Amino acid sequence: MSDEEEDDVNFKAGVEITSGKATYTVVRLLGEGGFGAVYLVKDGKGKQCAMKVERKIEKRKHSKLKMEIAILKLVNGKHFTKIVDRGKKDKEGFFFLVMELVGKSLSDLKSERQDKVFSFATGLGVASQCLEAVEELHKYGFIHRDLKPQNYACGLDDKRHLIYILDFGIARKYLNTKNELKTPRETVGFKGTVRYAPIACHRNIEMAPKDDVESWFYLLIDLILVGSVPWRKLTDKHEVLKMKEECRKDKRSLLYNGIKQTTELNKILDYIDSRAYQDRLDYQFIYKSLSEACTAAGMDIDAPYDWEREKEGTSAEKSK
Ligand SMILES: Nc1ncnc2c1ncn2[C@@H]1O[C@H](COP(=O)(O)OP(=O)(O)OP(=O)(O)O)[C@@H](O)[C@H]1O
Repeated sequence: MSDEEEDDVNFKAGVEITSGKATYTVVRLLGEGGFGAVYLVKDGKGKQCAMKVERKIEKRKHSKLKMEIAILKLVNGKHFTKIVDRGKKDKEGFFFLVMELVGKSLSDLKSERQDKVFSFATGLGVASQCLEAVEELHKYGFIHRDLKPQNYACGLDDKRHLIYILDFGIARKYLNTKNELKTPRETVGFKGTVRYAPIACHRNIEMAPKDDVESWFYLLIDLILVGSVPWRKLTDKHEVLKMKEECRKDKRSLLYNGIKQTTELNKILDYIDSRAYQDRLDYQFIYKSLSEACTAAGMDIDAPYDWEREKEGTSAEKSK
């Protein structure tokens, strides 16, 4: 059994967790991560929320949940879930965070599509919101370091057009208390997910906002390219790095296989690659390029997303 498996917190439906504020009843498991699990819970009034639970382990240096709570307390933007409650259960040995419930992850929404990708306009519109969320995080002096479709979700009901950023477990402060850039460490261990990791992470170089934006670019490609990024089938970190580097040179076209409107995407990638650790980022340039790419393809970046249109289709069917 691995350490992670030993760390599991396993709640069955009906289990009650009481805080100073309320009692939450577990409805079902929503997802499991490396350090814990997320449950659908309801409070005494029947209001549904998400509860993230992390097993308390003395030997663990960094609690992912503590980082998550610190960030959600600090950042109040529309792309961030609101904290409902939080606490710890010393006797049972776990921490919990109760937060606003959101909908399916981008990864789940994508896998429900026939080609397993979003339409061009949805992909770019969603990616634009994903970047807004990261920009907000960067403003508060943090980098995320694990951007991927699993870590973004759409909202529920009237918030189905809104994208939320989730999971700040391996986020890191890149600004010091004087709001200056921290001095980069000489070497940094690999963190995050191989498919979306920026080149700096592969090379064990300290990451900065531009590296989140590089991961975001891979996420964008993953959202719109049938079959995902060209290194999707590689698992070896060195091979993935090599392919990411080659996609900057002679294999660049692999990044856009079948994508019609590539000029603006190319400009965005060139821009990201031109940024260094200490550089400020022009996010507006990226939003504008995404919008222009959609216009050039004869589409509207603000149009309802694929899953919103599907819902409209379903209700129209039902009303027939
Ligand atoms: N507020 C929420 N509302 C609904 N579902 C959520 C919420 N937060 C997380 N989830 C779901 O729970 C799953 C796990 O969430 P998350 O990635 O935050 O957990 P984690 O334990 O940190 O995962 P990992 O260790 O893999 O990064 C995700 O698939 C996500 O869709």
